[in-house]
Amino acid sequence: MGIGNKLRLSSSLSRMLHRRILYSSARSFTTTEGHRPTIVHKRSLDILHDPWFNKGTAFTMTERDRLDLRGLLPPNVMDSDQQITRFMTDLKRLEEQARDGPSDPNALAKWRILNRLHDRNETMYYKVLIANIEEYAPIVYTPTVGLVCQNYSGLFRRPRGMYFSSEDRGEMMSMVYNWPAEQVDMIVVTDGSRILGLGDLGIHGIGISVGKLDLYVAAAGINPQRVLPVMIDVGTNNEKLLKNPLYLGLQQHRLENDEYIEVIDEFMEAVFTRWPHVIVQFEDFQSKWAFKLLQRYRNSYRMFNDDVQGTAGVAIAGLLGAVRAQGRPMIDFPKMKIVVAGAGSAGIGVLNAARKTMARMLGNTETAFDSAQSQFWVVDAQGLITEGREDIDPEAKPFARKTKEMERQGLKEGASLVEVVREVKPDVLLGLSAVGGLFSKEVLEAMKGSTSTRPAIFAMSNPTKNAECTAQEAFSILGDNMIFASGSPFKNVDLGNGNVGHCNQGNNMYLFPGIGLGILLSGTPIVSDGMLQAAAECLAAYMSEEEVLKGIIYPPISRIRDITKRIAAAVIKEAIEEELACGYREMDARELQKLNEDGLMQYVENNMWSPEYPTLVYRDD
Ligand SMILES: NC(=O)C1=CN([C@@H]2O[C@H](COP(=O)(O)OP(=O)(O)OC[C@H]3O[C@@H](n4cnc5c(N)ncnc54)[C@H](O)[C@@H]3O)[C@@H](O)[C@H]2O)C=CC1
Ligand SMILES: CC(=O)C(=O)O
Ligand SMILES: [Mg+2]
Repeated sequence: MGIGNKLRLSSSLSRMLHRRILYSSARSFTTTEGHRPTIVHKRSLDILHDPWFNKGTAFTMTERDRLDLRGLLPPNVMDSDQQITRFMTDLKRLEEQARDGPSDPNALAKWRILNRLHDRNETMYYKVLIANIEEYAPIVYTPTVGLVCQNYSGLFRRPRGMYFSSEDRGEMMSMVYNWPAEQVDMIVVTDGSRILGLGDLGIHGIGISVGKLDLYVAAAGINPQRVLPVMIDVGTNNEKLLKNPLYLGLQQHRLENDEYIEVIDEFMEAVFTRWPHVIVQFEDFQSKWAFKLLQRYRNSYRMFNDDVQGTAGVAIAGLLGAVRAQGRPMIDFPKMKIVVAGAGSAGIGVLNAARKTMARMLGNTETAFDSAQSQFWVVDAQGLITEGREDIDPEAKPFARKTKEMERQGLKEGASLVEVVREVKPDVLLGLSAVGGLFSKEVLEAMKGSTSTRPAIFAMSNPTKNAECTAQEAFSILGDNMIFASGSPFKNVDLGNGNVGHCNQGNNMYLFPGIGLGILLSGTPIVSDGMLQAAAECLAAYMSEEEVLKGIIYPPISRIRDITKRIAAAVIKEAIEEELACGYREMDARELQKLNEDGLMQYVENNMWSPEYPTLVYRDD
């Protein structure tokens, strides 16, 4: 049978043969005819996913433009020798122990296996993830995702998501069309400047966008075909990366000031032009930009900052849980004395939200606001923040303690954390400092002086090695009459007296999927404080009296899909009350308003994607 007959027999076989002919002839051309090009009938992701034609990071810029690849690869073009060095470095690394990483020595190997499944079969990947979320959230998310980002130049195989770099200025509006999906619901974007507590990881920070979106799919049922991880590469100030010839990103220092803002503005305009209903979650931007960008965009785009706003809600829910765990009503929250270590995007986000919550409970007057303010003592890298501090960060200024008042308390500007804990005797010690071990033995001993009947330790920094203390350290010093929460998971602690110290995971993963889903399904054009508050209250109310009295202030991760559904419903309800709900698809604003609580829950559930194989039919149009 001739080739012609075969082509008529099967079109897919025909394409395969055609490709094989091109491939083999391309091989002989390179040996006999120098640089004659290979003709390909593919573009964009199709070419990157084709092992015969894919060159990965070796596609030149002109090829990237010709083949609609711009934005689908990290910006640093590499030659094949560099690619092989990168590959071999990674291969050799397998022989090393993952020091300082997650407690599971096989975590990175598990991540690779899951990642390969993700590349091969998304439905199966999410089925595995959802069914085993407790076991694999620590692999696709914190703590392992931190290790993944740190090792990304070796782990990078098939690109996932989009890369916009400062070299793409003026091009982004057209580049967004290189992404194959007609509809995108959720973007998680980072500039890599503060990845978890690991600092500036440059372009390798894309791992965090991928990990957060995995949770959007697994927890919130966002369709995986409609999520888009994004990395905005404006350079890096990480000297190691700047010197590393295998680094995948732009090897230049970070853009600053207007130049930086222009890049982010252009990105926002581009994605909202192509996908006007998309939601953009800002993730792991260094504080100085986190706040500025939030203020810049929050009233004109559907966006929120997870580290500032998501973390705040999770902390509030946990703090209210800590009040209830003392057998007190939530309304006693404004009496809590709280020491916060860390005044960055996360710490300040929590402080603002906690102050607002207290003020509301006290009647929402100006006096209530002032009185709420005096419940916090904030310690950063320079110690206790007081009004005596020179060059005080404007975000931290409202929480600076009055010098005279502090003198009366035996404290002064810059006092150490242990001094503050000793003098204040707080109910809660909350860490968002990114400093592993900051809650030293001395600090935890000082917490023994807490005037609370049940003190609480929130060691919220990520990943595990950056936690302010371990669960074991906290329980061994403070005993079992204590509430413990951490950003990355710890195992419950056997206290040796028949009791178990319960470890809660205080992580914004409990909130952002529900916030995103609620925004999507309500159709609100902006994300209001009221919606975030509703999400936090919903999480706080999720725990039963019996659970909180046992010290369980956050639900197990295995219930995350159920929690997320409720949070989404709470967000939609608030959007309706604020007259911001515009509806989603066939559910218009008026129909939404008719739904009661059960109807809302049903609506949310009906719109959550589940990993089931659809029946596929081929059409050539
Ligand atoms: N559990 C969760 O859901 C979340 C946890 N985080 C974690 O919070 C940490 C901080 O994040 P950002 O606020 O964005 O970082 P950031 O870098 O903006 O802020 C860190 C803050 O800690 C302070 N600090 C540094 N050394 C200190 C010391 N020795 N004592 C007291 N304070 C000290 C710094 O002065 C700064 O105010 C990271 O580890 C991150 O992973 C962030 C968001 C959510
Ligand atoms: C959990 C998270 O968003 C962070 O550590 O930055
Ligand atoms: Mg974050």
